Amino acid sequence: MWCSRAAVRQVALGLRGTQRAMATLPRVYVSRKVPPQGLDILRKSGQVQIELWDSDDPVPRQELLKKVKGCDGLLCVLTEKIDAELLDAAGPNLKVVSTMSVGFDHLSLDELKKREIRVGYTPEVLTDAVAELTVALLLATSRRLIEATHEAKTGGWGTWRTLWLCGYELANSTVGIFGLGRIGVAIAERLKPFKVKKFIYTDVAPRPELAEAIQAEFVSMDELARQSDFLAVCCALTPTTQGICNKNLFAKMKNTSIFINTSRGGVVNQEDLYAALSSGQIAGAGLDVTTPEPLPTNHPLFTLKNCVILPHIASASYTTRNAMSALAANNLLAGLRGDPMPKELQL
Ligand SMILES: O=C(O)[C@H](O)CO
Repeated sequence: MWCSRAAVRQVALGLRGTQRAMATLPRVYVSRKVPPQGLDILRKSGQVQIELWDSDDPVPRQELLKKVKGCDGLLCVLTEKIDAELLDAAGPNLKVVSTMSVGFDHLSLDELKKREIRVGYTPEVLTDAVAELTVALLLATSRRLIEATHEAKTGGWGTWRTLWLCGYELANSTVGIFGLGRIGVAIAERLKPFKVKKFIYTDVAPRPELAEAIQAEFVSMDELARQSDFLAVCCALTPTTQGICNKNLFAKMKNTSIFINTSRGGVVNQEDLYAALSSGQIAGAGLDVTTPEPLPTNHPLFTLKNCVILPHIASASYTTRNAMSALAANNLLAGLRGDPMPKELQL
C-alpha cells in the first residue's frame, strides 16, 4: 500500500506520543503470574505500566528488591515479605501494595503505615473455597481417608473388620472454632447438616453478630480445648496468636479430638503438636498450613498416620483464585487513582 510521507510522519508522531504517554503512567510490579482475570484487568485499564514476574514460582528476593525500585504500585502474593528493606528499596514513589491474599502476616503493617502506603487484600472472595476445603480436611482426618486409600492400594485391605480404620463422626459432636470470622461461620454453616450438637468459639472478644447465625456459644480458650470434639483454627496470625496452639492447649483436649488448621502454620507449635499426636493425647490433626512452607518431606509430622498435611490449598479453586486476582488488581488500580479500594486494610 502506498502512503504519503506526510501520512508516515503522522503515524510516527502518533506512536511517539503514545510511548510518551505510556512512560508517564504509574509503574507497577506484579510479583507472580497471577490468574488471568487480574492480569486482564490491569492490562485493559490503560492506567498502568506493568512489569510482571512471569512465573509460577516466587521471584528471588534480590530480583524483587531490584524491580520494585521506583514503582508506584506492587501486586504481590503471600510468599513475598513486604518489610522495611523492601519498602526502602522501592523508594518514595510506592503508594499502594495489593496482596492477593486474605492473610497479611507477610506485610509489615507498621512500616507501611509509617510511609503512608495503602494496602489492599482479598477477603470474602475466598470464604466459600476455604470453608469447603476445611470441611474436606476435617472429614479426611476424622474418617482416616488418606490411610484408608493407602491401605486399599497397598494390600492392607484384607477383609471387613469390625474396628479397622474407625474414626470419629460429626453427629452429636461439639465443634470449636478458634477465631470466629466469616470463614469460621462458613465452616459451621457447612458442618451443621452433619448434625453437629453444638458450636462453641473463642476470640479476643465475643462476636455476637457473627455467632448468632450459627448459634455458637462464646467460651474461654481452655473451655474450647476441653469441650471440642473437633477444633478448627480460623484466626489470623498475629504476635498474640503466634504459637498459641501449644502443649497447654493440646493437654486440655480430649484424646478423641481432631485438630484442624487452615489459617497459618505459625499459630501452631509443631513440636508440641507432634508430641500430642504421637502420644495419643489427641486423635488426629489436619493441616493445610505449616511452618515452613513447603514442609520438608523429612519432617516428623509426615511420619504420623494421624496427621493429614495439605500444601496450603484452601483457596485453590479456579473461581476463587481468579476472583482473588481480580480483586487484587482492582484494589491496586483504585489505590493508584486515589479512590477507595474495594477491600482496603485499615492501618
Ligand atoms: O491468605 C490467604 O489468602 C490464603 O492463605 C491463601 O489463599
